[in-house]
Amino acid sequence: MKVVKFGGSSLASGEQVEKVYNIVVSDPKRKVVVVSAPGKRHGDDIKVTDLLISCAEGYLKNGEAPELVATVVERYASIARELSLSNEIIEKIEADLLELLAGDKSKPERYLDAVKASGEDNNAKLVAAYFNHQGVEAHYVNPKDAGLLVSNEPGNAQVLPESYDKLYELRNRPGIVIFPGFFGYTKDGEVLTFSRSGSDITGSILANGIKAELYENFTDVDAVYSVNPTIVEDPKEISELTYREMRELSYAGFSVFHDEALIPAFRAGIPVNIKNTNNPSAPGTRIVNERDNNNGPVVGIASDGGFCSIYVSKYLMNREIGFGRKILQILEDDNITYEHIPSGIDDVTIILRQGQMSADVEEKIISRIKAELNADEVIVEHDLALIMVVGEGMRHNVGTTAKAAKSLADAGVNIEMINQGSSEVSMMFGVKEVDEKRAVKALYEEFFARVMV
Ligand SMILES: Nc1ncnc2c1ncn2[C@@H]1O[C@H](COP(=O)(O)OP(=O)(O)O)[C@@H](O)[C@H]1O
Ligand SMILES: N[C@@H](CC(=O)OP(=O)(O)O)C(=O)O
Repeated sequence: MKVVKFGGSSLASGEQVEKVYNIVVSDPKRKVVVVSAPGKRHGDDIKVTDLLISCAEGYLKNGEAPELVATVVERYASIARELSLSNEIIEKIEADLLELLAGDKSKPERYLDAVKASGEDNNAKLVAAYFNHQGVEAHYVNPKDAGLLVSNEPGNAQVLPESYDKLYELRNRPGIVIFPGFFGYTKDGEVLTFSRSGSDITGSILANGIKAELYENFTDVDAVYSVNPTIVEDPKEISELTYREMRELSYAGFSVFHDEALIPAFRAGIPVNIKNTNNPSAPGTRIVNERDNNNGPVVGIASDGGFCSIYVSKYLMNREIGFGRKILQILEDDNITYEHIPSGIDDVTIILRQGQMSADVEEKIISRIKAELNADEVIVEHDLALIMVVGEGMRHNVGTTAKAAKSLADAGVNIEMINQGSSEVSMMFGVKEVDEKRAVKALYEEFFARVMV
């Protein structure tokens, strides 16, 4: 049995839903189909999830958002028209959405999650209706009914391990299971979503739950490329990646697959195949436990902006017991997570996502580090980008760091910091955000373009 997930771009229009149908029925092993909400039909379109967020915000602020509601309903209606489905299902979607929007707003974060989740929920109902219309037995299955339980973290929920045994029973459902991605239910029965792009996570959870032989993730590109295709034109496709490589790359900016989506599949040893809905015969990228390391040390280069660093120096820091713990406690007190901590004898740098720290919080943290740790110097640097060079082969190759550093120097990019992951599968370079694209292009040129000629 296989679990197949289709992203928002694969379900953005009636034409796309038809492709999804053809892909699913072409392989009888495709038992569980996870769907996202309708995504972008073209570059400047708006995803249904984003429209729903605006709807919820409108209701929270003004008690209504009639134009936005109409736009959401029209997205489903246009798909239904293209597929010659009756208007009954659209009337039901509209009535349910209006009821949801009029619901309890006393906990805005939870209200927002319930509204966001309706994007996938209604799309799963619509897709199931189309399969039935085509004469194929398919059933919409609600995550509560299937036993998909999540932690109590609005907008950032995680699956509860006890879900898996119950999810196994999905194997015995009749026909094809059409399952909405992106959300689950708390033990109290509330709808909460995963983080954005979280339908990938649902697919992986279900693959683990039903012990699928394969988790196919259909999107709008032929493969995972060795670098973001919006930065480098026509980059090299990756045919095979390890779970670890993909997780590092996803977390560092390869938005094609959610970084948290690898864990459930990895734990059950289920391979993941990323494929293109618009070109399903292309082999795509396989994510597996082990691969042959015969393609050079580096498999991919990812990047992401929006980071800052807190540099702390203090003479004889190395002798002070508990220094690191105390700094991290100060961050923890403000609920701040960090990404990396490169350190030296007398100094340490903490790299974090700058969006988590308002100007007030930043000021408070700096003065606490100065006062409570008696630091000689505390400097915060903003607008950094992190570039992650990833490859299992780096462990066995000498000189990869030197090559990377030289290519950045040749491109005139100043390296703010370097951190080699302790797993030796990744190497991180911190650069100024303005240099991000130039740096990625230089590294791509060094590790891919040159070896290909
Ligand atoms: N390294 C990469 N390889 C492939 N696609 C990438 C990469 N980095 C970023 N992307 C982007 O990810 C997009 C697919 O992800 P997403 O928009 O979330 O799709 P979906 O709608 O299927 O969930 C691609 O269109 C591409 O622009
Ligand atoms: N629709 C949700 C969840 C999701 O996974 O979407 P997509 O498959 O289009 O990335 C979002 O936009 O976050």
